[in-house]
Amino acid sequence: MQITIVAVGRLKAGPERLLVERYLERAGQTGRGLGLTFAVREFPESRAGRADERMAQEATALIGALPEGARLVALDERGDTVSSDGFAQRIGSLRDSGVRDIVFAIGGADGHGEALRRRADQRLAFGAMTWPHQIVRLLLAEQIYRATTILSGHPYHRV
Ligand SMILES: C[S@@+](CC[C@H](N)C(=O)[O-])C[C@H]1O[C@@H](n2cnc3c(N)ncnc32)[C@H](O)[C@@H]1O
Repeated sequence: MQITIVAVGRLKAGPERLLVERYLERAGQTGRGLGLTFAVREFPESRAGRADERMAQEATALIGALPEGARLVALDERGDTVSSDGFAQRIGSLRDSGVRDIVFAIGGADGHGEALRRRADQRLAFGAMTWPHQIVRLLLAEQIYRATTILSGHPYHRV
């Protein structure tokens, strides 16, 4: 099963990018035996004048790039919080039920458009506070790596 992070906005060269790459590389190594592969796709921020137009354009781009049948998880501060173990078990059960793609979507400065929120199968929050998209990508990459260690019984995750 392919796990893809799609994000509005670029992650410039720097410490966040290095850490995201490091966690996803590790996830790739641990995930190999689990049938999991990983990718990141960046989408440009809309230059439309109004926030609702920007969000709508960004949502259209993200939805248009979804593989057929993909499970879409929107990162959203108003979403549900889950434990790392619950997150890992969800990934494992989607893989076991034959889902081919999970896509995690990180919004731009304005957040996700209405169409994307409606298309999402789940809205996932890393707490109720607002984080910059760069930090959200980093947190997500770490939790994805952590999920692979939980699913494979690797000692990285300790309760
Ligand atoms: C700077 S935030 C945008 C905040 C925007 N005002 C909103 O209402 O969503 C950029 C993106 O980071 C992600 N994000 C920020 N805080 C988050 C949180 N606590 N949990 C999950 N995702 C978050 C969301 O995907 C959001 O679209």
